[in-house]
Amino acid sequence: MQLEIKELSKTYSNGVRALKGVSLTIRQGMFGLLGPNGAGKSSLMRTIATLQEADSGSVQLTGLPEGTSMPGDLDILTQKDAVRRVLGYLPQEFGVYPRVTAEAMLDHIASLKGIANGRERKEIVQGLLQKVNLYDVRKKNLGTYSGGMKQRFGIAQALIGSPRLIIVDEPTAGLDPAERNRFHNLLSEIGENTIVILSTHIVEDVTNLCSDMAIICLGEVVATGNPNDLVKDLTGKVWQKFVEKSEIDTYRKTHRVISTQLKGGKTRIHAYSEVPLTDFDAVTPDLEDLYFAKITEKMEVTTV
Ligand SMILES: Nc1ncnc2c1ncn2[C@@H]1O[C@H](COP(=O)(O)OP(=O)(O)OP(=O)(O)O)[C@@H](O)[C@H]1O
Repeated sequence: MQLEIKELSKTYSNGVRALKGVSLTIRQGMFGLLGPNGAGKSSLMRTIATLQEADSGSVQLTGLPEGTSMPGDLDILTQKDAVRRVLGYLPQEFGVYPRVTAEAMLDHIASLKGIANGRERKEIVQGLLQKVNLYDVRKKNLGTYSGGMKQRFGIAQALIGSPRLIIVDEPTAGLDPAERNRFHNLLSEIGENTIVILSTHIVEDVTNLCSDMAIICLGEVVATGNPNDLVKDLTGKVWQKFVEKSEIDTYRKTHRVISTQLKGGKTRIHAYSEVPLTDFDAVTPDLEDLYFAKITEKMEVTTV
């Protein structure tokens, strides 16, 4: 089973070109979609989730196994109802009805998803509440839940009906480290035979969870592949130096500075160069370096 996105484009009515010919192949497992604010992540996620139209391009979900509601291949852009039967979606803005309990809400969503048998529904709902660790608070109104609890509830509703394609859009923004950890563990427990797309601007989420990834910027794919392989390609090309804050602008003029970070009162800069840089130390690159190298490259090309 895989998701094949080809040359997907979208321009909003205000003229913003949110997606410019995006092509990606997404296999089973956890796929990280990284990009800065406004990159086009949500536009892509909403299109795959059948919630908005693209102007051109195609999205196919191929190789759905026997036993699913529609075995074979699905055209996401035209077979919306069939796609919704195999889809679980946790949107970026996940509103909850504040005066409804988690248990009642999940039961309601399960019946909307077509699980008509009351006993079966109860079993599914109880199982999901246990899975996301909300069983003890299942009778509390959703309005009393913390941000992390709401996100775990969001995952529970996305998992109803054993979806084959799960989309989670920036799920950990605003969560404290403990809740983020809990959320990561939950995502990593989702079955191997599912495609999970995790859209985020938090590099660490992808480092911790994803076997495949893409970086998008200004509506275009600027890198895609296995995170370790992509980072390996940067070896020997990232250089570090500690400088005074006042010197940063000067370095930006003479070097391709990809990131700056305050460390113990000094500013650490990382610069990209294919040859060693005088007075800089070599560093072992990580995913954050890759992310910033790709984003800054794209921005420079666009603004020149
Ligand atoms: N409904 C809309 N109408 C007009 N422009 C839109 C609409 N939705 C998004 N945009 C614009 O399209 C571009 C891509 O937005 P999108 O929300 O897809 O990016 P994103 O990567 O999800 O960003 P963020 O991380 O900030 O959510 C942005 O410039 C945004 O302002």
